[in-house]
Amino acid sequence: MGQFRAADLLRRKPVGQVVAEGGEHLPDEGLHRSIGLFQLTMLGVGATIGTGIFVALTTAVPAAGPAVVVSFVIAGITAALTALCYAELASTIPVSGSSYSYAYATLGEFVAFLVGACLLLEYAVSASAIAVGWGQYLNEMFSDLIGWRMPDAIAKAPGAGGVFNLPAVVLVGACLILLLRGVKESVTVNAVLVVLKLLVLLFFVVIAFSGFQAHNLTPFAPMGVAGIGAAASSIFFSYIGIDAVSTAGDEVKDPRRTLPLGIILSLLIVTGVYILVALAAVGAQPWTAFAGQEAGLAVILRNLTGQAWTSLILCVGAIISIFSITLVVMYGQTRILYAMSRDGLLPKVFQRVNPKTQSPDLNTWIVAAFIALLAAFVPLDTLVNLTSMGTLIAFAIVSLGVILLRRTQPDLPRGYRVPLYPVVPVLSVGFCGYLIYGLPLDTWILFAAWGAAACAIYFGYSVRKSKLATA
Ligand SMILES: NC(=[NH2+])NCCC[C@H](N)C(=O)O
Repeated sequence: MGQFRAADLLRRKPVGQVVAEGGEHLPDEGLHRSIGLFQLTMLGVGATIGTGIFVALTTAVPAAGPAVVVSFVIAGITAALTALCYAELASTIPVSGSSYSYAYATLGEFVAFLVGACLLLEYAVSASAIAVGWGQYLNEMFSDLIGWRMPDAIAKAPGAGGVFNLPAVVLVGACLILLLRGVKESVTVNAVLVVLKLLVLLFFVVIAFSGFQAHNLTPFAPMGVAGIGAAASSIFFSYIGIDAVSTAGDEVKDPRRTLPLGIILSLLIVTGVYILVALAAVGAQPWTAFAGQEAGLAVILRNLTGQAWTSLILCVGAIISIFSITLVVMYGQTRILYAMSRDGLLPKVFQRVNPKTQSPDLNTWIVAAFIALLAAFVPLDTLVNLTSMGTLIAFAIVSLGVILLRRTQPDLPRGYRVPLYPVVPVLSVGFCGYLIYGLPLDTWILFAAWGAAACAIYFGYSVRKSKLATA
């Protein structure tokens, strides 16, 4: 243990040790390298397309107008740049644990801990946001099926005109039960769901394009460049998840080649689909019609066709596929906390595993309770923006990590190197900064409070209990 020294903040975990520990995060994970490029791409697309594209237009189009299509391109470029940086680190340090492990190996323990705190936004808080979006489509489905919808009081958070968001909590509870039973989404189930998601979005694109009216695209950018930037910041949420590809490091065949390819392929598919959806949507109704539209894509279809079944198909597809992403993201969160606890930075409760189901029970309960509380009482926009904030900071740190590792350990074998070094990591940091700048003030304030709480835990607990301190 010993005394606290400032140098402790910079202590790094040797890359070799990080890699060697890979695969022992949870007892049920072996080192079976069985995932190939196709499955990996499915994993990336599956972890990325969630609530985002189904709800983002409601706030993004009023901010940017039809130029929201440009915002999607900007957010997509940011995701691509950061994903390339991720790919280099993933191919150098091919382990689970994601940016937390990378930061531990490159920027030292303190930054790694802060990245862990950002990941809590990227996973837990995003799971809350996803659950809230799910509830919107559930309610829309009720409306299509039986002409009834839940009253706002039990379907919305206080800041959004309700009291308590029941559907979101029900979803989190269902995922909790599955996770406690040790259910993990299988690779096959994921692949089926990805196809379902893509089909549903394609269905939207085809019908919405049939009602395309060119005059809806004018004025193209009524809110100017600032509006396009602000919309890009809030849209970024929908691109989060591609880094999930790099968290599968342990189980991928030929990871140094497959990881970067999987990231890039997933991104191309996701960006293409998003831009098509956005273009079809802004062509189908005037940009002023988007504000406040809940379960927006379903409503657009019903308004356009006058047929409830079109909306119903979209709702059912969204409900099934968003259910699964909640499970995946909650699972990811428990695994990150597990890794931080194993390193001694968080209390041991996070690694206690139920011998029967092999799942970290208490960890899962804590995660689910946290996610359910946020989902019940915090409005969707706040959750979405806070998620983007945390993720963008973590991504910027990963990009810096690429530069740092090239300098400190130039000879480490790298299966993949970002092209045009150092342009790509520098641009990546720049784009992240631009999107962070576009987030609203209240998000900044919440994030500052979050950071302060993380520092309190680090200095009050982790700095003394760290494995690197006690080793
Ligand atoms: N860590 C994650 N994979 N979070 C999920 C992010 C949300 C996802 N991009 C969506 O549109 O709903």
